[in-house]
Amino acid sequence: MVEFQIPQATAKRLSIYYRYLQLLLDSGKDRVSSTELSEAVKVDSATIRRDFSYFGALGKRGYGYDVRNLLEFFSKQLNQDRLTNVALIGVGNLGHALLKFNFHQSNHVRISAAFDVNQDITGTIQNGIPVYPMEDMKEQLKLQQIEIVILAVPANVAQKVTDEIVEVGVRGILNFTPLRVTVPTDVRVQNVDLTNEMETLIYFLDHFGNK
Ligand SMILES: NC(=O)c1ccc[n+]([C@@H]2O[C@H](COP(=O)([O-])OP(=O)(O)OC[C@H]3O[C@@H](n4cnc5c(N)ncnc54)[C@H](O)[C@@H]3O)[C@@H](O)[C@H]2O)c1
Repeated sequence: MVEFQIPQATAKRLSIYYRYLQLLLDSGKDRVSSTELSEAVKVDSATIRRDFSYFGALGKRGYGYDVRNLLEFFSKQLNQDRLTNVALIGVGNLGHALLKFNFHQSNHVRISAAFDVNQDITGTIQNGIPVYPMEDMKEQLKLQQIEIVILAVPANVAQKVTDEIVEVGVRGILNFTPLRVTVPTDVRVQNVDLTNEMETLIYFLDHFGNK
């Protein structure tokens, strides 16, 4: 495993590379050039080469990259050799969509428990996933050894819920709420903000056409 820290943008691209390489392997291809990879994943080849260089020289000039080797390597980087159970907190509009989605493109991540305060939904099973009341949250997270939580609660309770999950040892939060939650330094928060993404898209279209 690589012990140094790679840039966040590179880390984000790893799973894009991984998914495409998996497709190549499934279709029987055993080698790929950075140009081919670049066209398929829409990342320029210089960036791909730079990304790969963080992990040492993985390709050979004139040969390209060995798909199986790359996959094996990225699989380790992405911890694809084990299943990561995550929990969802907040089973409202967004939460339901996330339960339905449940990372179906990945065999290595799945939502195994969901939590809510709404008694209409607690005690039910949604898309195969049990929805527990918040009173059971700490016990279930510990029992299921869940270290990653998806936060889809209203913004006004996001910090309170965050404090509670951090207390039971959650180390990663995928935060869909608009609140930038405060966490201890050893907890990582990844914010997902569709409004921001859309505004960025509009900004680029307005200012640069499409470039
Ligand atoms: N990041 C994005 O792109 C994006 C997109 C849509 C919504 N959101 C945000 O996601 C969050 C959820 O949105 P929604 O439309 O699903 O809202 P919603 O009101 O439909 O769902 C919220 C759910 O959280 C539950 N809840 C309330 N207080 C709770 C608590 N203390 N503990 C546990 N559960 C609790 C509610 O019972 C409800 O089921 C909001 O913060 C919203 O702003 C983000």
